[in-house]
Amino acid sequence: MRTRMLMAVGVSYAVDALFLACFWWLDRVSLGLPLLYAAAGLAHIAVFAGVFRLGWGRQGRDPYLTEWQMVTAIAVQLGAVLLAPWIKAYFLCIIFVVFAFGTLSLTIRQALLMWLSTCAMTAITLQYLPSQHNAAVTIPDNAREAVLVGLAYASILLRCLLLNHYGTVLRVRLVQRQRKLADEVVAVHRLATHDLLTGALNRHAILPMLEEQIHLVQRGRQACALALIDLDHFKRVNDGHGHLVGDQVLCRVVDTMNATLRPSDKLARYGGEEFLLLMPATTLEEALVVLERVRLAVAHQSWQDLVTDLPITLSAGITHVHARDRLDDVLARADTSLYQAKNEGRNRCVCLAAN
Ligand SMILES: Nc1nc2c(ncn2[C@@H]2O[C@H](COP(=O)(O)OP(=O)(O)OP(=O)(O)O)[C@@H](O)[C@H]2O)c(=O)[nH]1
Repeated sequence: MRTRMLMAVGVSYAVDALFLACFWWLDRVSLGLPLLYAAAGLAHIAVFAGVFRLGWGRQGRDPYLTEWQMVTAIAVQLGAVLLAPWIKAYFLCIIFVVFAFGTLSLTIRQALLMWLSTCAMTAITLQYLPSQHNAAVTIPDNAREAVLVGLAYASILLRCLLLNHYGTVLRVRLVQRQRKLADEVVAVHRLATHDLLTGALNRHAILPMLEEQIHLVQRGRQACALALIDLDHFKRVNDGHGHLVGDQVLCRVVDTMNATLRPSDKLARYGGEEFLLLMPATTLEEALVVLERVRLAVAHQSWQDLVTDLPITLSAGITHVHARDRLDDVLARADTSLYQAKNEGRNRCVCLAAN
């Protein structure tokens, strides 16, 4: 960003040097002026490139001129006014360009300070000109007109500054709105894909993931296993301790399961107290090991602060994705094995391979 800004400054100096060269061609200025102007431009770029490289100044922030760059550029223009007062309007106009570019990143206080100092520097510079050149824009007939022209110049500069400041305020507001919007998009996306109570993924989020895994298995890329997990006799928790405790149990179950899973495993709340665990790159045998670990972690979790009289356990039906499977086939198989786990006495994992 800074490099591009310095290049823009360089181009601006080059354009002005070219115009001055035309003035030289018309015999209005000596050859020294365009050369000196170009040298000033080169020095500006070299010095500020060095300053930014050393990490001084507002590096990494907006790509606008820094205060010191503005002061330097304005000083160069006022120097040129002194050297070629008969075309001073040209250099004074360039100050507007410097303002337009520089004040975008200044606070209103800094900008007003810059305006005041520029007006003062301009007034002082004009004082040093031969009398027929010492007005800002036109040759005045008398001192009152000189003051009037000076004030007019200052007011144009001020309006330019305020306009820029307004642009800056709008830009900052726009950036803030964009950030807020981006945060809201993230929040809405989370709401759409996660279960509000437990923070696990929801059914709408997990099913497309499962579809994707089925495609990968069909292309022979990797294995994939999944499990339907259901809390045992959860109704008793609700009936005995109320829904609030039931909710807390659900949250802790999810935290406990997540703590034992790999980041690549995806856990979703599939229904009330039913969860779907997707395990990419996992075979049926490996999935059984994972689910046993999950089951034991939940069973051995400390529940004393929530439920003292009931064990909190889970049953899991595990299966793997087969190349011939459609979504419903895998889910039906996981459901069948979960049903079997429940029938065999709960607090267990049952595997069911595809035929
Ligand atoms: N606290 C709470 N309970 C829920 C939530 N969603 C579902 N439930 C309860 O989960 C219980 C599920 O009961 P059942 O389907 O009979 O199953 P179960 O009691 O776990 O028995 P098995 O699954 O056969 O072991 C019901 O009491 C539901 O009200 C929830 O978000 N919060």
